[in-house]
Amino acid sequence: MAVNGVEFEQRHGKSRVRVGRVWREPSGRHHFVEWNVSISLLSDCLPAYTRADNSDIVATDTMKNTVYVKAKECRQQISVEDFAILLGKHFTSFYPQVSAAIINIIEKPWERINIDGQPHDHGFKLGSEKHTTEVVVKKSGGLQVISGIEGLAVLKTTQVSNAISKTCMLTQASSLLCLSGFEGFVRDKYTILPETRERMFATEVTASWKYSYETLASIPAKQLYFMEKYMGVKKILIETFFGPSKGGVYSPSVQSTLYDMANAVIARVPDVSSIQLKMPNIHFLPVNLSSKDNPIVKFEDDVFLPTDEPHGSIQASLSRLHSKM
Ligand SMILES: O=c1[nH]c(=O)c2[nH]c(=O)[nH]c2[nH]1
Repeated sequence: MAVNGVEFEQRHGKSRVRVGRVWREPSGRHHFVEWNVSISLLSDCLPAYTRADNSDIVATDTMKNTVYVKAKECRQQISVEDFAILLGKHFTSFYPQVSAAIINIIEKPWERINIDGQPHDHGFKLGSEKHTTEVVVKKSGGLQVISGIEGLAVLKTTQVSNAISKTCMLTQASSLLCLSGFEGFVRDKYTILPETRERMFATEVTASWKYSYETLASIPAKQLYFMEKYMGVKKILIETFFGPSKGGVYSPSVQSTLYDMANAVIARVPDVSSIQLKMPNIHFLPVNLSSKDNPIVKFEDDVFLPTDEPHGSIQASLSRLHSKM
């Protein structure tokens, strides 16, 4: 909007509101979530900026309190996406001046603990990757739901067996039989990286995918629907990365594996309209140690120097054609 001859945009909200919620079943089984909620409201409160008039401001402290009230009101376990939708619906319907709410939530990976192979009734341990969501709710009932995974660290050692290794050397279609490599890239006067058909493949996947639902009315009513979807997408990403437990799957590059992972989600989850993957190439460097006349450690695809930086950064997104992005 133009204000006094300049373009003006604003939003305000509360970030990092932390809440834990437990649900107790009569059977004695408990469910627990821990969320870190950020709220951003698009609202008609121009006078607060231009005339020091706060009469239309929803206080960010009130937004924080609302998170706890709404968590309390959820009598049944709810997915992080549905909680974000519920908050968005509240802010856009309760306050006339609020036209849209953007809710971001990160769920901490508390996982039920197993004791002697049995799931514990009320014991949890912290896992690794986090479940994230970003939901936009408009006063009109318009909606956008994005789910994601942060910090899914995966690695395959991709050591090929002797038999396969031999075939790799001998046949034209060799790369199909090896497990991870990187060959055929641009070589110029700055290049020293050797071509390889056998290397470590380590990455930390950040994924976010958008659902095709565009209105509040079209959201499936099934309890924990988005939780099931999240578990399903994570399974597809992991299985596509690793391949079968015996033999695995060949990776000719991070790019190619990333594409296969994203494509598998689009192919197998009909209500996902687009997906973005970020997969840093976390390098494990070959270790060779030698003095002038004493080779102490000769690298034979066995001893590596793990590194954090620098790392390759590779990302891509895939969207269904004809879906509204
Ligand atoms: O899978 C890879 N993709 C690259 O783009 C790249 N660049 C590089 O140095 N190593 C790799 N590996």
